[in-house]
Amino acid sequence: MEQKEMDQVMQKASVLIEALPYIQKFNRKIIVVKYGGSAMSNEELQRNVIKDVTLLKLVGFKPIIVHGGGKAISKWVGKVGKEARFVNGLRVTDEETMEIAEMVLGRVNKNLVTMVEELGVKAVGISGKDGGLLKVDKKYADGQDIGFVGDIKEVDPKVLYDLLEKDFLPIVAPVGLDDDFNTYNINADDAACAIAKAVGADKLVFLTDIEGLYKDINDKSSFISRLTAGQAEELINGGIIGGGMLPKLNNCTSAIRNGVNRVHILDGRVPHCLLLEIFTNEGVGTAIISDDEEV
Ligand SMILES: Nc1ncnc2c1ncn2[C@@H]1O[C@H](COP(=O)(O)OP(=O)(O)O)[C@@H](O)[C@H]1O
Ligand SMILES: CC(=O)N[C@@H](CCC(=O)OP(=O)(O)O)C(=O)O
Repeated sequence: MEQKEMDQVMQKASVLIEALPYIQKFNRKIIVVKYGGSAMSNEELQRNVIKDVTLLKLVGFKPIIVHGGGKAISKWVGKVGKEARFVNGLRVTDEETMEIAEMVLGRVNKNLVTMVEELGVKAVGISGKDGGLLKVDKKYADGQDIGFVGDIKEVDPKVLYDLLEKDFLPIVAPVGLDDDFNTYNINADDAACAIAKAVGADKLVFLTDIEGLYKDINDKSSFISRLTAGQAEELINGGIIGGGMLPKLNNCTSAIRNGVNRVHILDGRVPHCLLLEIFTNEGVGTAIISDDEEV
């Protein structure tokens, strides 16, 4: 074998060896992956993400995917001549919008299931309605009525435990029911966080369309690779964080305060960012850690 080929083989072997302690550490551990609509822009991107999650499953982790689809919902809302409206990052959801959102999320869900199945792993796509997974109350945004938007009040994780026990990969769409069995639209970050807390996930990973958290989004040098839940709260209270990052960061701190060991915000557009974060020493993106850990 030539030296160049030998080096390549050694490089491949060292990647696998570096992964070994992480494979051991997370064996049988639950990892909730929130896959945001912003990082679903094309099929190749989706296939890469699905490959990573499937690999996690095959090496012994227990991943659960909670997906969004905000961009696709807005596209279809536009097609019926409506304008998509948001208050504090939450979609104003009238009856017709709810109908569209449930249909679109159902399609996104089954597309992801198909991609996992194509890789030879058994996936089951559900929404928060199935098995009573997500029970909601109506949510208001700053006192405003925003329609059928759900505030998760209860999670019954039994259906997820049953699926994991039978070795299925659960894929969850963010739709739930209230006490009167009305259908509600749930922000997918909220759904992922509530599920991660309820199943005692070891990790919660948000795959989005930005490298991670910036102190100042207009200043690339202000990237934050690691911060405690307390520091995240300071940033939130300081009014620096905007857009869809606000509910995400609120959910990150809530997850850490409620028993999830690590929360990561990663750029889902970067191929295999999930594997890099979990299996390499460097890590990528932003990690939110508990207050008693060192930054
Ligand atoms: N301080 C910040 N750091 C990083 N992103 C931010 C910040 N403030 C606002 N954002 C915005 O948050 C967006 C991610 O949230 P969102 O669009 O809801 O993604 P997803 O669909 O993945 O949930 C980023 O694209 C970015 O424009
Ligand atoms: C209430 C609310 O805002 N629901 C979201 C649900 C989908 C979602 O959260 O998708 P992303 O993760 O891609 O943003 C919506 O209708 O857009």
